[in-house]
Amino acid sequence: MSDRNPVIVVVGAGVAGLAAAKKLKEYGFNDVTVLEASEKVGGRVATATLGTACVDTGAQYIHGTSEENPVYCLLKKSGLLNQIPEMGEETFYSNKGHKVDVNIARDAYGAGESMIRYRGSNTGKSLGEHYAEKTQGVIDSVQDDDKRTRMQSVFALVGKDMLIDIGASDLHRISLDSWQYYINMGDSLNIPGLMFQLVDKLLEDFPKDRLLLKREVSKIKWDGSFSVAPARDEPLLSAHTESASEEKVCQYPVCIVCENGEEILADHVIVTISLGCLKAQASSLFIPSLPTEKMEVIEKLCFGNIAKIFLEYEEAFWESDVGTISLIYEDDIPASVSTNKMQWLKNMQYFSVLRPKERFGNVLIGWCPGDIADLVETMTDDELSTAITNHLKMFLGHSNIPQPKSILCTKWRSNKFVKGTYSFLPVGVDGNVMDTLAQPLVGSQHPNKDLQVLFAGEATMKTLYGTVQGALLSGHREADRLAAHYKKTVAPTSTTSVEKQV
Ligand SMILES: Cc1cc2nc3c(=O)[nH]c(=O)nc-3n(C[C@H](O)[C@H](O)[C@H](O)COP(=O)(O)OP(=O)(O)OC[C@H]3O[C@@H](n4cnc5c(N)ncnc54)[C@H](O)[C@@H]3O)c2cc1C
Repeated sequence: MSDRNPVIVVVGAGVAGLAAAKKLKEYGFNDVTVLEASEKVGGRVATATLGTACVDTGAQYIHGTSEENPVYCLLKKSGLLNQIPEMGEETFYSNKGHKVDVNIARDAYGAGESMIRYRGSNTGKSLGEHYAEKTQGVIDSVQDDDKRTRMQSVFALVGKDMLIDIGASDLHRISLDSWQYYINMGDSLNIPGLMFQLVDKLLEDFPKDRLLLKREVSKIKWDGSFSVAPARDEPLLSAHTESASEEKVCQYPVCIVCENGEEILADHVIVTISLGCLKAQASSLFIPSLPTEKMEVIEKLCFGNIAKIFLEYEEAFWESDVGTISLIYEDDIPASVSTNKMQWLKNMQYFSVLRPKERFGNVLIGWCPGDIADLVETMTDDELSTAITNHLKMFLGHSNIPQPKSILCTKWRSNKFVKGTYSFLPVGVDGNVMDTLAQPLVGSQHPNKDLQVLFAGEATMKTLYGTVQGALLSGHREADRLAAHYKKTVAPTSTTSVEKQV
């Protein structure tokens, strides 16, 4: 270990990258630079303007309203959660064009949820297989034909909603083991329009000149010996200075090359790019290549997609107390919950109302999972608008539902710097592989061998993948790892009890 200040570069200014950078500063590391490919910070915590409102195109639920959840704590502490609007009432409609009794639907929905939210371990089995068996047991015990049909169709709806939670296209492709290591941090809280405040909080006190936007990293050369003149106040360094005198030359084991040609030398780089980007780029991004076992994990893990389609109306056609509109197909069965691109609208079964109206206007969000999300990303606003309007007319049973005045469909799969929404475990893959993804790389050449390349991001957290808090805690984990390496003893302010477990 050299005695100069370590130079640390963080790749990606999503929640993981910003949390790592903030915590490194708290530990007293003063040479930390964040490189972000896009022109905005936040990554998958993102907003867009719809009408006069600012809506969340990425995360909008806090998954866990307990003190264990650092995202909840941070937002609560800053007073942002004091005025969360009521969720509103659930409503259910059938494809026969009538409203379904909410108590009956809710009871069946609750029963379905308790069967699908399995938290044991069984790597060989799929969630679909498990859910089909469990629901069949319940359905078989029901004598009344109508009741049986109703239960089946609601159980199928639960399965489809689960596909949105996971971002997948087929329950039979998802590992039943998915939540074996998961930390349950409590109920979810919908915080429309507020999640981006987390990004602002993470950026507080971080020097603006150390956050470089539009810096797409194209190569990470590690296990090398790259040199540059040491005296500098500038955040970033340029290329090699072979002519510099011997005693002034510092050697760095890592060289990060940006698409614009800039080269940045570092002792450590924390890579936080999404699993989707790793899948597309890992084989060319790292020189030397990543170890085979890490490449295998990147290949094995799945990176799903969801689409959020924001529909803004002149007037609401739903009652003012409505929070969600769920659409039930009476012929649906839970045994084969999967999507079918040819019938993509069949997977537009869940709409939520953006509340409160005073803040967002009359806006519905239509949600769809997996390959249907991939498909709708390619459709025009007019195509979506017409198809969804006809769909809603059929279920709600009234022909005067208007076309939305504006529409906004998220495009996470086509986003070059994300390539999907979140990770999930396919059948046969154990969550422990995420630990392999999180393993730092150790070099062999340079005296600073250890921790040359570190990895953070939601996909590296078997206990919380797919969540904002997972991303945040993965960033903290890597900052802690470097702090331990340099024997930094100052206790950071942001440690929570869960961090000690991850
Ligand atoms: C539609 C949607 C809804 C979601 N809903 C929820 C929710 O309600 N609750 C919840 O807890 N979680 C939710 N999530 C998941 C949550 O948003 C993510 O788990 C989390 O934000 C991931 O953060 P990250 O830092 O790991 O990755 P990212 O946010 O992907 O950050 C990685 C950053 O790296 C940058 N980057 C990529 N390539 C390069 C490169 N070559 N060079 C430099 N920079 C690069 C990217 O631009 C990005 O800013 C949702 C996600 C999506 C997309």
